[in-house]
Amino acid sequence: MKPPSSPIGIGGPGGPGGPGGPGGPGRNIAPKVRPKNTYATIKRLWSYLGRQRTGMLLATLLTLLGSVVGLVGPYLMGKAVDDYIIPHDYGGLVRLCLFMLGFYVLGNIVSWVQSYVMTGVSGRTVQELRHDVFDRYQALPLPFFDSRSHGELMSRATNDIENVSNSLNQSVIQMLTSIITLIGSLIMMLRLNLALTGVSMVCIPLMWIATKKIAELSRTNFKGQQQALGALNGFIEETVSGQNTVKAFRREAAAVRQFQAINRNLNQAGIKAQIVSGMVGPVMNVVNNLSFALIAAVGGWMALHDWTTIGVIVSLLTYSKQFNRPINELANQYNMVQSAIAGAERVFEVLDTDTEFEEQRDTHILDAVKGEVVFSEVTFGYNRERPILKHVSFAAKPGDKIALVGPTGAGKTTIVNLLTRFYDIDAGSITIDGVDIRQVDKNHLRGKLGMVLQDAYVFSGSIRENIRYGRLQATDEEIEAAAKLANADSFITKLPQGYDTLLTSEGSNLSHGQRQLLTIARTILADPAILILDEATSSIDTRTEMHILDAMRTLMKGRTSFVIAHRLSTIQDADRIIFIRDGEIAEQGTHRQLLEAGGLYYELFTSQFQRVV
Ligand SMILES: Nc1ncnc2c1ncn2[C@@H]1O[C@H](COP(=O)(O)OP(=O)(O)OP(=O)(O)O)[C@@H](O)[C@H]1O
Repeated sequence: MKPPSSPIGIGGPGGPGGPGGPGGPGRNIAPKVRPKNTYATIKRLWSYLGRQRTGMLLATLLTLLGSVVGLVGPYLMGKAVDDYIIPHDYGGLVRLCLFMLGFYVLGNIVSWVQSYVMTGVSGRTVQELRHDVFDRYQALPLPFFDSRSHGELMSRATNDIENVSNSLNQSVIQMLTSIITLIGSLIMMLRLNLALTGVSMVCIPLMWIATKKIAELSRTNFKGQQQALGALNGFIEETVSGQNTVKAFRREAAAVRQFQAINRNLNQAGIKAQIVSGMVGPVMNVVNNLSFALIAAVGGWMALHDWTTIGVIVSLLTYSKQFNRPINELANQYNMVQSAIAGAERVFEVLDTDTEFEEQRDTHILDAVKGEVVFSEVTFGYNRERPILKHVSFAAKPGDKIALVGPTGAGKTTIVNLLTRFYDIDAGSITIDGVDIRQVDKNHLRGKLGMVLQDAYVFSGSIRENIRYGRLQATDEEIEAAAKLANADSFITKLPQGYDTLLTSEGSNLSHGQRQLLTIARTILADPAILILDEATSSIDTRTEMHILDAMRTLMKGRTSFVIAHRLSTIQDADRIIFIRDGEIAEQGTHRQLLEAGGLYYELFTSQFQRVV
């Protein structure tokens, strides 16, 4: 059986995953990707921001105030020239300067408060977004995880959201400020001098075209950068979790080489994105200076003809800078927003994928489960074109022990994957107590099933918490009773902190056998009606193995059990042994019947028996 791809709340620790890897078939759940639509993405992001109405309103008001303060400055400057400098009124000039100073201080205080408010708004927004993504990860079916690297999924929940956060934090208010300043400056300029305002507008089409072109290019590059980052995270995650294998096969150097290539890729993608987005500033500067020079030249010529005053030119030059700066900033912000949109698109892609629990038809609830399980004519393939199970039929009476045997890759794990509805069948039916499981709510169904997997998964937390995972309401006494039944109590009580011993998520401070005993205790606590057991094949010492087998026997008492058996010595008492080969039932019967038949089971049994002898 394969290790679980991700923990899913069933009696046992998680569900069996399987191979797949990037580009895997991901059959039932091709992510429903909406067509890329920037407007729709912004609207959706905006709807998240909209949940923080009070904060947004306050930030907007403060922005308005800050921008107005900024707009008055240049007007006062022109006044200083015309009313005080040219007429040599130094007393008036000092008073005006002090007034201007107060005004600028006020402006800065307002902008500080505004950024404080906005940080809170964007922080809470991103927190909600992160929550939604994690929530969705819990609800997505296994095929979704089959086709993506875990690092890449982590990247979406962290880096991409971080990107959105940064942009929200800086861009939203900045853009608002820019728009207000833009409109305000234009009004002030028009009031001061119509002709000179016209001159300052000459360069705007140039700015518009340059901004648009650069933004388009940088958006593609930002997306490339985020994809490269996802790939890098995926590789790190894989290499760190597979360190044993990397070391055992002395692949450290190869891993480093491969990492270098991915790292280089990310670096190049990052440089490309930065170079393109960095072009905005210099291009805008050139255009800005051009417009500045034009106003100075035309304004100077007009002043010589007494058509305007020096003060008006000073004000207009400052306003034109103020007018161009927001255009410039809007261009920069637009770039940032592109990066946020690229991140948001990747996040929304996850949020738009159908979960396991969206279908309305599977609402049936199983009452007290007796445990009659019937597979009839079940056909299934992870990829529809390549069926793995073909017309599989068998029945288990309540309390039966069913052993699934057969060569590796035959489809044993797939059978239990279908029973748990990690995947849904293509044809035929599976019933529990006569009810088709496709009509049963998945969560409810999994609550009736318990799994003990070969790859016993433990979470970071205490031993007690790990056992309680089987039933969250269980008392400490119930936990200890379950541990006793699972033969785990004796090793737990020998640990210095006993049940409070902290485990790491990989459970590396426990032996494999001990971890397995813990998961058995967890499943005993969950008290499922139907059991799925994957027998350990790894070399657990004989004493621990005896403990495990004994605990499993306790667990199976009175429950319908499916045992994926690797060593035939442990399943001779099974009510039925099903031999799977190439996704079909090759033989089924009791141990005695199959030995008498002298077929595949007989061959496998004698070969194992001879090896033992
Ligand atoms: N998630 C998956 N996506 C695509 N193919 C898969 C997936 N899981 C299993 N398979 C394929 O399905 C086939 C049956 O696999 P399965 O895990 O059921 O075999 P098994 O009998 O349990 O083998 P083993 O004894 O080695 O655990 C194999 O060919 C395998 O490659």
